[in-house]
Amino acid sequence: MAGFPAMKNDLLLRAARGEETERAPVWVMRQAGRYLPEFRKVREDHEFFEICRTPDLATEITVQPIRRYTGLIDASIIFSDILVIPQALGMEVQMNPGPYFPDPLQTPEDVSKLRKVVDVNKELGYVFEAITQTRKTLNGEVPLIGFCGAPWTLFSYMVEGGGSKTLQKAKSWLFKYPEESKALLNRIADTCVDFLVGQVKAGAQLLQVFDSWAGELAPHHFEEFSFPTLQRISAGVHQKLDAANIPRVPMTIFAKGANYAIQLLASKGGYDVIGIDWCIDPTRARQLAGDKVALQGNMDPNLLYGGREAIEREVKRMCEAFKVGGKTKGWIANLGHGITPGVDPEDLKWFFECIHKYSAPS
Ligand SMILES: Cc1c2[nH]c(c1CCC(=O)O)Cc1[nH]c(c(CCC(=O)O)c1C)Cc1[nH]c(c(CCC(=O)O)c1C)Cc1[nH]c(c(C)c1CCC(=O)O)C2
Repeated sequence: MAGFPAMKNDLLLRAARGEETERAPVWVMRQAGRYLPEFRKVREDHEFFEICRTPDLATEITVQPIRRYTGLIDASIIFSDILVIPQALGMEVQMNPGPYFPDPLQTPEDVSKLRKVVDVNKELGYVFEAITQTRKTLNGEVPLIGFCGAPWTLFSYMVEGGGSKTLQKAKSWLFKYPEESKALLNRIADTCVDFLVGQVKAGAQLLQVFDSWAGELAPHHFEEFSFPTLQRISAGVHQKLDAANIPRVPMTIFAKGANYAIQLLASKGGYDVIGIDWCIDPTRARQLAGDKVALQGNMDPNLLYGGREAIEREVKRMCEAFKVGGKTKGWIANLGHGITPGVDPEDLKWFFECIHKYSAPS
């Protein structure tokens, strides 16, 4: 988009379009987070959502890993949270230390407490400001990723009132009130569309949708309740960008645990990149996904606790497994889920170095 510094590194965008690259671009989910001492320092003085809502702080935290790993990391992701959408819908969300909703949705009648129409510029304009400011601060070093939570995952938090091991309440809704559940899922999806389009207008260069709880659903329930909303999001974003004459950006779907749905997502989801977790072999994921989409992933995040030797060995293996005919093509290297707070930042550096080494043509 006009007005931003020229890109010096577009590996991520080329890989997302399925192209062959000189090596795999690499970034990690939750890369701006508690494993970094510079992040913990900022957190000492500021609440989590305060950081999200303050463009200066969100920008600072977003660029921390880019500064620390200059030349090794190929993408930034805006510092925010998937739970800003429930907030925009009118729900209170606290982080203490995990997500907590003091007043969750207990029955379909409670849906009437939510905002009917969400003006994303009014409710989430702070994210757009943070994106524009970050894009300028990055100065073209790496592309900036925007994101949102998927409707099923957000619905789960809104009904459960926080994290849950069983998702008993959220699933009770699906089975007891299927029509009301679908109506709410669609409402969330419509807000996701406006939110993602706003992020592109603000400067986001790739969009990722996180369906972190997809793996909790039986495949046919994913097809019934989650998948249609994921299609609604990709189609809605494309349609609105086209209508506004704004170039499309690549879109990634990360449906954690839903490796059963790779074929469906690749053939009918409307996304350019499928994120996969570590519970599927990359070769198998390629077979299922075909050659129309790129893949992102998929190292077990706990590998980063395994020491240098294990990291090198496993990265080498992963790089080989993702190659297509001996070439690195249509692959964005990443973990299979977010990095965790206890990782030594130097071990993550080694992970990046190994990706550089082993994903280059041999
Ligand atoms: C499910 C989910 C959430 N948030 C998110 C997801 C989807 C990805 C996933 O499955 O992990 C997405 C998310 N959350 C955060 C980002 C920032 C960008 C990035 O660096 O990836 C992103 C992309 C920051 C965050 N979001 C949160 C933190 C830690 C909070 C802190 O600083 O105290 C960060 C850095 C808090 C958060 N936010 C959420 C939970 C469950 C928690 C608590 C658990 C935890 O602490 O890891 C909801």
